[in-house]
Amino acid sequence: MATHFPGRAPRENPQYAGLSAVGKSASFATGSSLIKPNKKMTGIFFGSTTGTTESVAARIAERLGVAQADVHNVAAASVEDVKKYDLLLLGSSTWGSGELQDDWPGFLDKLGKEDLSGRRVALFGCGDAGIYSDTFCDAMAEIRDGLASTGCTFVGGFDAEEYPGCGSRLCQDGEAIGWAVDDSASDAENQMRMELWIAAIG
Ligand SMILES: Cc1cc2nc3c(=O)[nH]c(=O)nc-3n(C[C@H](O)[C@H](O)[C@H](O)COP(=O)(O)O)c2cc1C
Repeated sequence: MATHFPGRAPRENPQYAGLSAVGKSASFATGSSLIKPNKKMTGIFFGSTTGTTESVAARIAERLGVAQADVHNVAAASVEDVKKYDLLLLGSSTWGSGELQDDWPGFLDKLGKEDLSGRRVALFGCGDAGIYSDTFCDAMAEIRDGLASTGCTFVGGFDAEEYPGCGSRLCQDGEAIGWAVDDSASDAENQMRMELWIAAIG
């Protein structure tokens, strides 16, 4: 199984799929409704220690019209829960020095062994770029790397310039790999980045 990171259309970056990317998969060939989030098939999975990422997950659910029953704390979720969704929105805060939130490693170990072919994965996370600039939201990269063998397709990458001075694993090859909510940014800035992320998911 190969994990797909088709590129943003304008640059044809092989690592990330964008809204209108001309990918190798027929489902991504156009900007049709095929790639729009379907709330019936969208699952949100988060890990949160002090509640920030949990709040963000609820905010995403409200914005996208995802039912509460489809919002899962990985501390209590099983990989079986994942299988009913076509679009997975996976979120973790970053702790220690660039590490996954505590509830994620066990879940990710199991999820990383699953066949997620045909499923799209978009990443979000919480961190603090002001204090932890070198490891800002690195947990998102941990999740992405942990799913490298699952055959999933990552979506939701957008221009790293939206994160000025970004020097962590969040930003690679000019792309932010998902929506990183920054404790040190303004609400307006975080909100604007959320909209860019949602637009990139398609
Ligand atoms: C001890 C400690 C270590 C942290 N390490 C990082 C880090 O390496 N990178 C980062 O972006 N944020 C780091 N943070 C910030 C948290 O990720 C941030 O406060 C986040 O909003 C917590 O979300 P949660 O309540 O959902 O767990 C750290 C915070 C603390 C207290």
